[in-house]
Amino acid sequence: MIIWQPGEEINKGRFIIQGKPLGSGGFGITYKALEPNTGKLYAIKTLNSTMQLSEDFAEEQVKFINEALTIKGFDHKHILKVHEVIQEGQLFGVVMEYIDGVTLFKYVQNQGQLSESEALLYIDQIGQALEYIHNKGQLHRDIKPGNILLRQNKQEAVLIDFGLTRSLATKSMTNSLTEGYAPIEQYRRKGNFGSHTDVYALAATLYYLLTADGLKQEGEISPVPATNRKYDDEPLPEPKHYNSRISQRVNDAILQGMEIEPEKRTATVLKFRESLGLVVQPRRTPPPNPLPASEEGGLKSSCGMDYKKVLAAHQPLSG
Ligand SMILES: Nc1ncnc2c1ncn2[C@@H]1O[C@H](COP(=O)(O)OP(=O)(O)OP(=O)(O)O)[C@@H](O)[C@H]1O
Repeated sequence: MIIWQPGEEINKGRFIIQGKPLGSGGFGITYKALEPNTGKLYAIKTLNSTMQLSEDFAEEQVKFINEALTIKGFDHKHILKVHEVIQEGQLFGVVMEYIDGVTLFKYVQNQGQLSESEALLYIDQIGQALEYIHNKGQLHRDIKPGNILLRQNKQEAVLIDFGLTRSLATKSMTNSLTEGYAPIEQYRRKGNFGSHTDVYALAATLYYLLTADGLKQEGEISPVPATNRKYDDEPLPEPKHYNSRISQRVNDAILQGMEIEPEKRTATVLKFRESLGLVVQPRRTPPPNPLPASEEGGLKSSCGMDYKKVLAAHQPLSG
């Protein structure tokens, strides 16, 4: 099992691990690293210790690298930049832009409910990032305040963590999800997935930014999970219930974006942004075509390996 320690040199001394990990979650662990040659800071993500010990390690690492390949082709101001993939023993690390800032989740925990104008600014930015992703034929599927970083001292939101990103063409999805933000189709084995899937999570994120935890009782999840609404008849309190300063327009747009059934929900992120009053002129030019695969930024290996071929033979790492 490989857990990098503060001061440890990675990739033949190219990077030096800085302090404790930035964070870890269900499958990944993210480190802060310095590139001494340039003085630049990076974030490097690998699979975490649980995943390294799992029988599915090789398979999971392939998925992890594929996720990196997908994001590597993205170029958007509000999407985290992925630079390259490095290998250290049997472990692969994704080298990403380091962002000095806090997640929107932590920000709201510290500040409480945001003003409507501040919340809409971030939702507009992340909405534009999502439109870009959808135009590339992908769904993010894990939009939530904890996956959005705010750059320090700048009102600039950046979407991180693409662990659940899938092609729009994929009909059946794994059921990893975040309660409160995942729409009903993500609980179903073969759900009706589309842009509306990310609309639900974006609307739920706005709900959270404007209501914070609202009147949440201990043990409850805010916003009310889609399954509780659908099967336990637990209603979603309208945002205004928790925050009377929310305008009727924004209140209604959130509820429309969080409609349980996909068919009734706001269909696209552009329509959601319009319903919030964020798009003044309807767009007349068609969205740009996705680049053919061959033109997308392919991942370059610093040691000349073919990432698509590697890994299959890898066994779980032993501790
Ligand atoms: N590029 C980055 N720059 C700065 N901090 C980051 C960066 N990426 C992640 N972080 C920090 O690390 C924390 C954990 O992020 P990470 O994506 O590793 O895990 P997660 O989303 O909690 O879990 P998982 O991806 O395993 O489901 C984030 O909440 C954020 O605070």
